[in-house]
Amino acid sequence: MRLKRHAPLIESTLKRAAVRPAASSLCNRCRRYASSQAYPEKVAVLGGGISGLASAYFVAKEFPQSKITVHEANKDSGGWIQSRRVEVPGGDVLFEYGPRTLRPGKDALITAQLIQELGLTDNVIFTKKNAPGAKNRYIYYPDRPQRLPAAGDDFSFWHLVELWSSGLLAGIPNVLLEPTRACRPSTLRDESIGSFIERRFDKRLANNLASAVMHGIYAGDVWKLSARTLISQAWQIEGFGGNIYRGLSKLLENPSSPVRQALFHPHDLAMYKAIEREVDLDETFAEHLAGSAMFTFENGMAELISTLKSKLENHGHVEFKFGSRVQDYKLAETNPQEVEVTTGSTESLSTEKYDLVISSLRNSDLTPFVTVMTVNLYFPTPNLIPQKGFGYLIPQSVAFEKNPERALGVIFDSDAITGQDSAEGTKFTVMLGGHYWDGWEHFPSETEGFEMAMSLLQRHLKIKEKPTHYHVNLSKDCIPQYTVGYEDRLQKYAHQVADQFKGRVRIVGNQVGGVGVNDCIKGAWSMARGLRGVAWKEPHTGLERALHPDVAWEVAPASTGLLSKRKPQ
Ligand SMILES: C=Cc1c2[nH]c(c1C)Cc1[nH]c(c(CCC(=O)O)c1C)Cc1[nH]c(c(C)c1CCC(=O)O)Cc1[nH]c(c(C)c1C=C)C2
Repeated sequence: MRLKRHAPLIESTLKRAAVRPAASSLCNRCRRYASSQAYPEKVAVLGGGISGLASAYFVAKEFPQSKITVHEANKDSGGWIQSRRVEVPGGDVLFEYGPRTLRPGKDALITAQLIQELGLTDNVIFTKKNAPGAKNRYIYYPDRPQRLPAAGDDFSFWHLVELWSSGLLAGIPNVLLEPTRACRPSTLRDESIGSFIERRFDKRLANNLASAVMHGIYAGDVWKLSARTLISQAWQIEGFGGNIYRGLSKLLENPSSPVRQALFHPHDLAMYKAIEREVDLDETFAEHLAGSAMFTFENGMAELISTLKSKLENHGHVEFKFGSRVQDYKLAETNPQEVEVTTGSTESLSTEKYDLVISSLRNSDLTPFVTVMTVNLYFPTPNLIPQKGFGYLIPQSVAFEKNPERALGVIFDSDAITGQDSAEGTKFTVMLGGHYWDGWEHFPSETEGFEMAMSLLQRHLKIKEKPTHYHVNLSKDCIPQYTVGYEDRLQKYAHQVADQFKGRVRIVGNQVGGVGVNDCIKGAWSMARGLRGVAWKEPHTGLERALHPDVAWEVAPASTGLLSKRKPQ
């Protein structure tokens, strides 16, 4: 494990990338291609959200001489990441319209490395694991927020009794019967998370606890989201042991390691090993990450976007084209080594040729999407509610009359993240819609959204005060839904891209490697790594993991150890 040094800036890392051993050892291979290009001269990145920006950054590190063009349909980059500072009496507050925090752990290591390389570590703010905003998480059931037990909690016996009598935990005793349940049929390729939990444990656990969690991550329906993809560990462990209990026992009895074991797709295992080799975090930063439950930036998540964008702008070989909507891309008929990208509107289309295209654009055949409305509210009274915590999620089992607004959850922003606001009042975000709005053509207006959020807060938290500031944001089709059958659809898509583009198009984004910001950044890194040296000419797609959906998973330590508190030996 290496934990050392200060953040190198992009300029120096780009120089390092040009001379590092991995690249120079590829020179022998380059010679075989002496008559052809050793790097893609022109690269297009389609989409200027976090996946597109991170792709441009990592590709620029791999190929410092390539000319990279980022095509973005909107006027600016960032996609769903939007942070706004709002003046309020006594100071200001930060409103996040999309993702607001990052979670440390092995999936955050590339993000952490990126933050360090961008020189942003001093701007990171952490929510410590033992802070109320991290520890106190609530689920609304059946008519009030119920606090869930957390590690290292002073949870009283009476609190447990109260939680039990609320009915939220109904079905938990049936977890003990799991080993007696029948093995899943070998023909079952996938099922919904709800059906998996019902089959192994109890339907009530799916409707109460699991549906709340799925609201908080995917704003999605527990009865539609894929168990095989989204709770892949549980799905694989069941397959590994015949039932979950036996699968876990087999993992625990593995004598090769004293640390917690997990199952990994071989492709992911290779990737985490590469991350362990290549990530080199500053010791203090790594320690802060290890002690925190979540982290973000003083000026919100948009700070990551703006810094990344300006580093790319200063790079010299990266150009942004805003208002450049991609209409089509295809291999050039005259030269199948090039991809023609057509952008613009029907009145004025323009076509450019590229050696390589990185696409973060959506493919509606792969996943459906849900629409989420976020209502950010600021009340001048500090500590407006007695509960302190991250916020609460609302499961699908809550009766309609308790949640007629079809809200998914409420975030107590002022507790969850401290250090972004100079004003001392209370900030909440109410999240509405998600899968409840599937198939809707018209969504609530801003006024309706605000009124829905306020009536919810009055009913759920007894808030009578009016907010002095609020913002309603409708993110149409913002979160892809990895629904049942996703792996098979992804495999088909991987083959299509390979056949159609012969390696000249690589796919990144929230539809292919996870919906979180960490997932998007890690996916961009992994894609760029897959181009290394002359591999950019191979007939790859960036979707290689999907080509072998039925491969056996491997047992390995659950964490990389890069964020452990141990000092280097
Ligand atoms: C705009 C709404 C979003 C909802 N989920 C996501 C967004 C952007 C994406 C997301 N949220 C979480 C994860 C888990 C892994 C991670 O990267 O942290 C993902 C992929 C967990 C999470 N859920 C909520 C928050 C504040 C977080 C932390 C990450 C983040 O800031 O998004 C609360 C929450 N998110 C959604 C709802 C309905 C909700 C309710 C309280 C949907």
